Amino acid sequence: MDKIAIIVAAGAGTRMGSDLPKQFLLLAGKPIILYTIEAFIQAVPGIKIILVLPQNQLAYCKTLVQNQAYKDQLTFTAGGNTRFQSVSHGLALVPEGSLVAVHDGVRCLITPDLIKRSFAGAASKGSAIPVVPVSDSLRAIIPQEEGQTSHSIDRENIRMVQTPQSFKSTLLKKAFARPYENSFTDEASVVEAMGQPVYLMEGDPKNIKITRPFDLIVAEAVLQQRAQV
Ligand SMILES: Nc1ccn([C@@H]2O[C@H](COP(=O)(O)OP(=O)(O)OP(=O)(O)O)[C@@H](O)[C@H]2O)c(=O)n1
Ligand SMILES: C[C@](O)(CO)[C@H](O)COP(=O)(O)O
Repeated sequence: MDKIAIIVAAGAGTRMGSDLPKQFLLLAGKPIILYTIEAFIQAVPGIKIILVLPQNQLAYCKTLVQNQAYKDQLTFTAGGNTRFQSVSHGLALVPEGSLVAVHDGVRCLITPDLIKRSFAGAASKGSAIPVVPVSDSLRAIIPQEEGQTSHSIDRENIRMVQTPQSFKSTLLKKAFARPYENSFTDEASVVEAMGQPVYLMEGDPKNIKITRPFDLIVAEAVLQQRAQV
């Protein structure tokens, strides 16, 4: 089965608060989105990548990759107002009968190893969703008429969900034919909404999503550590 990646990078980056969308900010001198693209290029020789970008950044992103040897492996399309819409736009370009990995453009510390395991999981199980355990204690908040109460939650059975989330394309296309619901935070939630269970696999604690300025500091430190190995 052909392997295709949809890298969604059409968000506004509100929580980062930078003028330039966070997917284009520099990490150790290189735009975040290039780290993400290059991990997929390294993981799967010849992979086709669909890059979903803000309409007004398409031209800029093309200039970032114009001198890269892999530029012909990239297809560009504009995103939508929600992550669900952005994935839908990418999925429209995915051929039937392929394996598709959907990845956040801002999870730039993704490793080729995780990408390969993700495609392998989807090939054998139909889906592969990387998860990691929770380190902190957890509490559920119960709103009251006045104020709130809370109670602790057993973290043993809780996992944090990452990307890439990989699927057989027939399954993911069928799931994304559904109308949008607010509970759709990722591909797994969309697939589950049509009654199809998803297969979990081990993620990578370093595969963080660059969301706020602090995450840039962490990512720089991880890159420095990798450069020393
Ligand atoms: N309409 C959207 C929203 C998000 N994304 C992408 O989905 C990934 C995860 O989203 P998030 O980190 O929340 O990015 P933003 O939506 O950009 O951030 P914020 O919520 O702070 O505005 C990012 O790579 C982002 O670019 C997208 O392609 N299209
Ligand atoms: C897809 C995701 O990265 C999985 O953890 C996450 O749900 C994206 O959430 P966001 O609110 O769009 O950042």
